[in-house]
Amino acid sequence: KGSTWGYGEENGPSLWHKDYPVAQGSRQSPIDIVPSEASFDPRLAPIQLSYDQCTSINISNNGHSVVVEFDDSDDRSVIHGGALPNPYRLRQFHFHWGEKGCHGSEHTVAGKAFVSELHLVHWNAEKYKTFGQAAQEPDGLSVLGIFLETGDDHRWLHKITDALYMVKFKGSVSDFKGFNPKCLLPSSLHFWTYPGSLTTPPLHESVIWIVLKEPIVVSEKQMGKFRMLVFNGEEEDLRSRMENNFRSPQPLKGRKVLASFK
Ligand SMILES: CCc1cc2c(cc1OS(N)(=O)=O)CC[C@@H]1[C@@H]2CC[C@]2(C)[C@@H](O)CC[C@@H]12
Ligand SMILES: [Zn+2]
Repeated sequence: KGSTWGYGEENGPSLWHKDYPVAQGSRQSPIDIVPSEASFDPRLAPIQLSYDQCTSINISNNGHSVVVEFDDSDDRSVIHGGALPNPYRLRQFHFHWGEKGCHGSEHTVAGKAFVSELHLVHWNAEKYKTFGQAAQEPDGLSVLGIFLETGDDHRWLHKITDALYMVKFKGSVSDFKGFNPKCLLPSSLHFWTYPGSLTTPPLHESVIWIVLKEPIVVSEKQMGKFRMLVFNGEEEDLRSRMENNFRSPQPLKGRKVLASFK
């Protein structure tokens, strides 16, 4: 049934515009980042992630991805720098990935896709009262995108992949305390930044995107654990493996991509 959006033939990204016309808007995400066309902006402040007191709460399967949520009742965990006007509060992170051996990132770099993409989601709590409200404002959200490529095991990712069996089905939630996503950062914080949108419905054009140039390395075995998740609820008889939960690059429509590095 087409009523709820998804990533399948009947309800996937090419059909989202029918229920969400902004899908064809002027600042949609993701995009293909072309490094040679990005302009170095020396005024961009370095990205700073103050996550030391961050408080993860739970891990859940929302039927589209696996999400780790944080206590965002104060300014303990914030991102600042880049083109952000003020610090933005960490709310959650989630992933997008493909099927075995294939690509699954949302952003691409000069046409190259990665196996997966991590999104660290932050909101402008200085200006807006709630996350839901911020998500509808042009400067409401900032998402830090980190590419994943395959190689050796990631030494900390197992903390997440070991918890995935507890959230196999849509609607499942499990405690997930004491996880600091700083352990998922690459060594360089060089980034590209541009104005964009949510990459899933309702596709609000409310995200200042910050995409790191350097990917982190995870093993194919670790990626395989994401693919044991399913899109469906436990009670549904149709089992569909959670994979290919990514939107493809959208038209730039005159937007400028800025680079923090030469
Ligand atoms: C930026 C991360 C994010 C936030 C949201 C979605 C999707 C998101 O992932 S993504 N890939 O970063 O764009 C889809 C559901 C959205 C939510 C933002 C807040 C809402 C718009 C709620 O108010 C109602 C539906 C929610
Ligand atoms: Zn995302």
